Amino acid sequence: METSLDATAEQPRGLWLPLITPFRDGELDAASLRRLIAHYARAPLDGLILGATTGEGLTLDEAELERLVMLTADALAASDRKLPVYLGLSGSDTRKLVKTLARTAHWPIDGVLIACPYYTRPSQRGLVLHFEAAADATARPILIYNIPYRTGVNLQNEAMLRLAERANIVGVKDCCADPAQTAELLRLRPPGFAVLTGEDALAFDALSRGCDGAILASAHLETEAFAAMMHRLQAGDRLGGATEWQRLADLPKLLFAEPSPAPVKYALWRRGLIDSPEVRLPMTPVSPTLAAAIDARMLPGLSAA
Ligand SMILES: O=C(O)C1=N[C@H](C(=O)O)C[C@H](O)C1
Repeated sequence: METSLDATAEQPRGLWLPLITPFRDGELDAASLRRLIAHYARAPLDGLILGATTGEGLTLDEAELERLVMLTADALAASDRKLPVYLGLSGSDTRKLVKTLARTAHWPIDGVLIACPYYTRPSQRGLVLHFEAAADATARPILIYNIPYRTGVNLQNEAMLRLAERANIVGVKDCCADPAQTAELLRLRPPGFAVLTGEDALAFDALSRGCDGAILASAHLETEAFAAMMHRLQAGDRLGGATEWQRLADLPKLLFAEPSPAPVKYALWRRGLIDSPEVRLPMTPVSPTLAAAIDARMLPGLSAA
């Protein structure tokens, strides 16, 4: 088992971007990916996640995932920005996940984001054994992704805290949708176990309550403002954070009005950052109504013309 090539990301914190995967005519679009990386390498981000929900990871085969990782590593090297990169590697078959972790051990990534196994609704014990098997199969940092409304199962705090004892399980992307569960986890977690919110619409509340950071598809747009909001809250300036949030709060509503990442991709395409808003089935492009609403939010002059 190989260790990470750049171990700067032991405990992920701050604002992380779950990068979209650009497609053109059904293929991974390398030119758009390079443009995106060059753009976000200049942004106030603390890390990138490839192939997560927003990155349509479930639609990428292993060759595409590898190409995505390699192109990103090259583009980051060209930009001279050291930004930790995690890769979404989820699945509902523990054995397959373990094999994938072994096969990808030499890829230039700093950690992996692993969602709870979906659809099969295992017990808490099954979930613990699944993540323990993953932790045994890699030396890389693992960020657990707890999102019951997508996977059908909630990793409860008792199980989470047990997993937090493992040296390379470094935190959770928390989308449990239960403020009491998150508050209890923040209170009971061991030092060094990071809690990052992945709920765009609730980012202000989660960061106000003490989350260590956020992983937000919405931060593809207005990245500076999302970072400013987080930095103000982390500095104890709640009013300043609230002022930033007031300018941002409508964005997650717009970008999640239809299944993500079609709205984000549409917005990035309109901004000229990617060459096509293409998504892969079963995702579908945004409706004309939502497209017009996004234009009105992003390009007010243009849409009024
Ligand atoms: O890409 C992700 O992973 C994200 N997941 C959340 C989701 O699944 O809805 C939202 C977050 O903005 C990014």
